This record gives sequence, C-alpha cells and structure tokens, in this order.
Amino acid sequence: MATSASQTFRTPFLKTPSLSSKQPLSSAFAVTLRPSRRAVGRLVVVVSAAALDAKPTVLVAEKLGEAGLELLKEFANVDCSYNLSPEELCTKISLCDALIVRSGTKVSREVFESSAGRLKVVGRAGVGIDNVDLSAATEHGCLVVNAPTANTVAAAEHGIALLTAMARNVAQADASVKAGKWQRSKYVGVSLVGKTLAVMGFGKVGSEVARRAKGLGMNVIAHDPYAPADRARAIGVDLVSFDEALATADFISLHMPLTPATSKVLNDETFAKMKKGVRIVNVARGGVIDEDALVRALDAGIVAQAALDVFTQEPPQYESKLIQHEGVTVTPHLGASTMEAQEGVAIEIAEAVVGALKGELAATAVNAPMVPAEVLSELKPYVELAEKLGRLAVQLVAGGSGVKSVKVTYASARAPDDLDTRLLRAMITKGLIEPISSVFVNLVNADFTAKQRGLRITEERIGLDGSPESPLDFIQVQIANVESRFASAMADSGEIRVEGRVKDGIPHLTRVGSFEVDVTLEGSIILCRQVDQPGMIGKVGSILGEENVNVSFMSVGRTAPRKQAVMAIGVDDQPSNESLKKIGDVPAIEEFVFLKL
Ligand SMILES: NC(=O)C1=CN([C@@H]2O[C@H](COP(=O)(O)OP(=O)(O)OC[C@H]3O[C@@H](n4cnc5c(N)ncnc54)[C@H](O)[C@@H]3O)[C@@H](O)[C@H]2O)C=CC1
Ligand SMILES: O=C(O)C(=O)COP(=O)(O)O
Repeated sequence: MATSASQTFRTPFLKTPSLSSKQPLSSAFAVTLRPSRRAVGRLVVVVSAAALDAKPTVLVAEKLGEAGLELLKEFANVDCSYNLSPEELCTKISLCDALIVRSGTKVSREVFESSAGRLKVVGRAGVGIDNVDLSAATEHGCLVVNAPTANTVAAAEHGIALLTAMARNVAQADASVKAGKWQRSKYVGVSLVGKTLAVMGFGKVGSEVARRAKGLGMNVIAHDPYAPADRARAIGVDLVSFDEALATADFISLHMPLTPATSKVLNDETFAKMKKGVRIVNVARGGVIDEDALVRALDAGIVAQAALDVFTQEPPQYESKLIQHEGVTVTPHLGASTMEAQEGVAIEIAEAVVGALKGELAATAVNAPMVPAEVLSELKPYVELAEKLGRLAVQLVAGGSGVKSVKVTYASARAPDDLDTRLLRAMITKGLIEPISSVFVNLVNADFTAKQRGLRITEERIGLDGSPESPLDFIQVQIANVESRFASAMADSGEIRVEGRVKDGIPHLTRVGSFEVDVTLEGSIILCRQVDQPGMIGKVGSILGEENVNVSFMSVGRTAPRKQAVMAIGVDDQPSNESLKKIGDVPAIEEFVFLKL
C-alpha cells in the first residue's frame, strides 16, 4: 500500500547548498535535503561529492563481501583496514568520507569528532546499529545507512539450525565424542514434529522461521501485538497473546527488536508461566532475556535447554554459569554469517553508501539530517507533540489488529504553503512505528518505512481563522479499522482518536476518543473510564502515592455530570503491576490503560 499525503508541500526549512568546486572537501560534502526533481514532496539526500573531481575515500573497517567492494571501487578509493584499535580508527577517519562496519566496530562520538567534519556517511553492513553513536552522527551531519533485508534468511536459518541442534544435543554430543566418549543414552533428544513453536516477534526474521518450522511439521503460533492476523494466517500461523504463547509452547523462538518494552521480557515472572521443560532459541538480541533469570529457570528445570546466538554483553564472560551450562548451546553472533548473506549485505550497503555519496535518496537512512535551527525552534514542541501522539495512538491498538490506515489532521491558521508538515508527519510515523519495531524512523526514511510496513498515512488540513502566529492549533491522529485496548479511545465514527495541542511550549493531550482531557505529554499516562462521581481522583491518587509515584497532571473529561468520564493521569515514574492492578480493581473503574511516552 502507498503512503499518501492529500497535499503537496513546499520545504521552507530545507535548504539546498550552493555547490562550488572551489569549496574545501569537508564543507562541500554537507548532507542536506531538497525537493527532488523527480517527484514533488520526495526528498533526496544531497552529498555533493559528485560535484568534485576528487574521488571520495571509503574506509571498510570489517570484512565485506567482494561484490560490495567492487561496487565501491568503481566510485571511490577503498581502504580495507580490519581490526583497527579505537585510536587507529580515530586517526584514519580524518582522511575518509565514508566508513563501513559490521557489529564489531564501535563508531563512537570520538570517531565523529576526530573526522573533523569529513566523514559524511557511515554504512552498517547489517541490521542492528547499536554500535554506532547515532546522536553524535546526527550532530556531526553524518548520514548513517544500514542493510535491513539481506541477512533476514540467514538469521532465520540460524534460528532453525539452533532449534534442531538443541533438540538433538548436537553440540554437546559432538564435544563428548571428541573427548573420547560414546554416550548414546545420555544424548537422547526430543522430536520437533507435532510440537508447538511460539515465534515471538512476527517480522521479517520471525515469519521466515515460522514458514520453515511448519515444514518440519511443527504447530506454529506467534505473538506479535502489531502484526496483522491475516499475514500470519496466510502461512498457517495463529497469532496469540503473550501469556498464551508462554503457556502453550514446547519451543520459544525470539525475533523481536530490543526496545524498552522487550528488554528482559523473559524474566523470573515470565519463565514461571512457561510449560515445564520448554526450550528457548534467541537469535534476536541478548537483552530480551534476563540472563540470570534464565540460569535460574534452567536450574529449576522450567527451561530444559536454551540455544543462544546473542548476549547482553558480546563477547560474554566465557566462565559464566550461562555459557558453561550443560543445557545451553551457544554461537558467537553468527545469525547473519553466511557467504550468501554477507555478499547480499555487502552489495546492499555498498549501493546505499555510493548512492548517498552521489546525492541520491537513502532509503535505508537511520538518522535525521540537520534542519535549520530557526525552523526547528518554532516547530520543536509540535514535533514532540506529533511523535507522542503517534506513540499514544499505536499503544491504544488491541493486539492482532494490525495498523494499516492512519489519518492525521492539522488545524492551523497558516496558509498551506507556510506550513510544511513533513517533519510532523515523519515524527508521527516515528511514534507509530518505533515502539513496535527495530526500525529507526526519521525525516529521510519515514515515508519509505511506512510504505514498507503497509501503513497508509493520509493528511488533512483544517484552515482556521485567526492569528497565524502559532504554526498549529491542534494535531489529531486517527487509526481506522482496528480495535482498541481502551474502548473509550474510539471516536463515534469508529476510529481510535487522540488529539493534542501545544500550551506554553509544552505538548498536551487534549482529546481521547470523544472525551476532552488535558494532560501534559511527559512521563507516562494512565487513562481510566468510570461513571463520573466524587472521590475518584483521590482513590487513584492515593494508590499511586502509596508507592511514591509522582502524579504530574490529572484531568477528567465527561459526557455530562455523573455520566461516563475519562480520567487522564500523568505520572513521572512507572507504577508497579501491583498498583496498576489495584487501580483496575477500583469498583467504579470500567477500563484503564497505562501508556508509555
Ligand atoms: N543474530 C543475528 O545475527 C541477527 C539478529 N537480528 C535481530 O533479529 C530481530 C528481528 O529482526 P527483523 O525481523 O529484521 O525485524 P522486524 O522489524 O522485521 O521484526 C520485528 C517484529 O517484532 C515485533 N515486535 C515489536 N515489539 C514486540 C513485542 N513486544 N512482542 C512481540 N513482538 C514485537 C514487530 O511488530 C515486528 O513485527 C532484531 O532484534 C534484529 O536485531 C537480525 C539479523 C541478524
Ligand atoms: O544485522 C544484525 O543486526 C546482526 O545482528 C548481524 O550482525 P553482524 O553483521 O554479523 O555483526
């Protein structure tokens, strides 16, 4: 499906640099945005190296497939220097226009500082960019691109390799034979056919694992709050709740991104909900498992075996109980390491880096280019409002609904030409997508990312009379064709609806469904629906007060006195599950939801 906007836009805040062959290399490589000649409203990243005769220099700091190197050599001087110390990298970087790495090189703030403005593109030959300091890159005007698709199948195949090797004790038995033992009865395994595999995270890698596990005769279920049920059904997979996945699975395979919501999602509490003897595979990120809790679950026999490719710290402590555990099979982050994937990744990243150096659109850019300070200072609170409304709206969607259609309405007294909403739309898209994916969204890649995920975003303007002093009166975000975890967030017309305004420079949530509220968009928010009656604010406030959770703001919107009301409570800290349960247990409260901003 296409991402569409109901208007075309001018870009008053995105300036094209004037190019001159007399400019020094460092300033002529400025990364900026300008409207494309090809399509109105599309953006190209202009890195003006091509205007100069001098070939750019690309430093390849980790082994890259030959085909990628060939592509780079057609356009640039290529310096392949592997195993550089941090100091050596900092020394070399001042002579380079682009840098290509995998997960083994830390591209720290010092690297950007040492480049003295010459480094303009960092290419990550893979998906995860946790080894690149993105804020430093952005502050130094350096574009970061990655290769998000070429290693999907390799990661899925490694997941299946670990699943089967674990079930048949391949690694343990191999070590035992090599140690001169013949222990046939010790290494009796378990069969996969007819067993239930829960795929946690039904994205690119997860769905490929599911497809392959079906071929092994497994019964596959998946948990992914944001994946559309029809996509899962198409390959014969049922989407289930998190708790159902834990309670039913004989095998669990993890494929979600590492986000605040998924950090240590497998912990003492969640291990306790699993079937005794469950087996776990992790080729996602080490941080989604509480590794100490996993050791306890293995020792208690809750988890029979685990097969791990990724670790909280890499390389891990080799002498740790986890690594040395008899029930644990480990590989050194090999998910993406096949000849084919590395060739594919090398081509994908070389094309992205060369494209960026030539000034073409970088579809896989992961950081935002600079926006002129004066425009940003006016739009800043609205940018924050836009992202937070997106974040709130997507968290109100019920699991399994699949978000496909979002409408954004801007109410403004400014002439359409005086208000470029692309930055706002990009931030709403970022808010909608980032909580549910490993993708980084910014002004460069927002529309591309939305399109790739089948998310259609339409925009509408409401022209207001009055002073055009402030760029916007309100922003409204509506998600259609979904169910909500909080029924009161549904407008009468059937969509999830949230609306916000900027007051005194601070973003506020001012409407949820048909209810008017007023709460600052800071910290987190609890929404409760109840029949309007005295004492409700006090009851909920004292539950939060008991565990020292600071309430920053409270407001009640109601249809009429003593009728349905929605109470919005801003909190600085996250209340415990126990306190949230107590709020849910207050008899007058009909539904409630906790939303992280
Ligand atoms: N071991 C290795 O060498 C490799 C590891 N990876 C890792 O694999 C993971 C998946 O990568 P892709 O499939 O490319 O990403 P993706 O973005 O295509 O898929 C992630 C899926 O997780 C879902 N998700 C988000 N929050 C969730 C939650 N709380 N519970 C369940 N599902 C949730 C999203 O809706 C999305 O469908 C990432 O963590 C990535 O870093 C990727 C490639 C190689
Ligand atoms: O692409 C990813 O996210 C990976 O985890 C693969 O990392 P690597 O390129 O093998 O260091």
